[in-house]
Amino acid sequence: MDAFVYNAHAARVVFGAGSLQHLEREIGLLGAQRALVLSTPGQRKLAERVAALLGAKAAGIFDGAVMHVPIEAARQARDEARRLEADCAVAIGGGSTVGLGKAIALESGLPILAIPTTYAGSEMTPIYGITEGGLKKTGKDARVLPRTVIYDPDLSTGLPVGLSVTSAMNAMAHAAEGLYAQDSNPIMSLMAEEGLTAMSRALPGIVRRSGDIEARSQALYGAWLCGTVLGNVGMALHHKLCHTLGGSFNLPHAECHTIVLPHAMAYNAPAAPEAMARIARAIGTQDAAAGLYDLARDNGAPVALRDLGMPEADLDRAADIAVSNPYWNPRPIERTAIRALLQNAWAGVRPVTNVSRNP
Ligand SMILES: NC(=O)C1=CN([C@@H]2O[C@H](COP(=O)(O)OP(=O)(O)OC[C@H]3O[C@@H](n4cnc5c(N)ncnc54)[C@H](OP(=O)(O)O)[C@@H]3O)[C@@H](O)[C@H]2O)C=CC1
Ligand SMILES: O=C(O)/C=C\C(=O)CC(=O)O
Repeated sequence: MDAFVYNAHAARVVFGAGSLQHLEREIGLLGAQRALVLSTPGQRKLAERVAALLGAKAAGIFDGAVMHVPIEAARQARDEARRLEADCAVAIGGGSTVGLGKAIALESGLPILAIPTTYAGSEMTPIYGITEGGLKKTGKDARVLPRTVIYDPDLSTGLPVGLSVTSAMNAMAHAAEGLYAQDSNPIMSLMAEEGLTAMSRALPGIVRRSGDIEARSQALYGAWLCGTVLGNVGMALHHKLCHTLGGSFNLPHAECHTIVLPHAMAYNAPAAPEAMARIARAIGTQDAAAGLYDLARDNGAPVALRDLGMPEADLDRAADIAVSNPYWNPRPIERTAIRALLQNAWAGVRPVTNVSRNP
């Protein structure tokens, strides 16, 4: 076994259908008296439900969370937290809302209690992202890691099926890249495999019936594991490509992850055969790249960047950006091969590698 460093991030997890009922207890355990509840405008009703559960411990609601945390939204939320003398932020929603909580915590150190309703996994990471002047900057800071996470599958039954599938693929991307991370360790690899399995099993159930609580529970469990992997080990080419497509071409986050993941795996397969075998085993397929593509397609997700409205003419510029300041990657980053990868992802070609055969 190779030597490794394992650095556990402490977060309290309360998991299970109906676990939102424990919110008041959990706020009490954080020692908070005045919680600012955060949401997007679309999830305002959920935020009101949370505030009602908190009663006198709800200082107010800020429903201005926006994808990729624009600095203006972060400033407004920070001002509101100060004005209301909040001593805690409760973020209910997806990665955008948790990200807003992180922007507050980064400045003030306020503890975050996160109640995720998508599978993006931000609640399990010390990673923050803030967008200013059209550029998204990310960083790591222990202050932004939520102290408590309530995973209540009842709250994700309203997540539209299409978004559920792409959000799950976003989570699976964290686990897949975690399996070949430079700083991987056996514990994170176990979590990654288990997260991939949970997600691949959950998706058909959610697609069959959005309100299937067992499938929703499996998916949230998968999101927890995959998010933990993201928070603990480094990401590589796939995340760089998605940050390029989202940041510079304004393509939607989870859909980008869904479309690019099989192609990034095909690119890295020759350099990371063991990781590919583990991915293939976890999702019950013979070939990691093709299996991830099939999982997305068979559950109704988009598989071509052109279907997101990306012009083919932008592929050259995307390749240029993706190869500049690359993240560490198991296979060297070659511009010609990255351009070909993007072409395949744009057209929606099904990748087959034949190097990740599941033994
Ligand atoms: N820092 C980190 O570690 C990570 C950060 N991220 C960041 O998080 C963002 C992506 O997260 P993601 O969760 O995909 O995006 P959002 O939080 O924007 O949510 C995606 C979509 O899901 C909808 N939604 C969320 N909850 C519900 C619900 N209960 N019922 C119905 N619809 C719901 C939202 O609708 P509505 O808009 O109406 O709320 C929105 O349309 C990106 O900015 C990404 O960079 C992602 C992963 C990790
Ligand atoms: O961009 C961020 O906010 C930080 C990380 C991620 O978004 C991870 C991802 O690409 O899903």
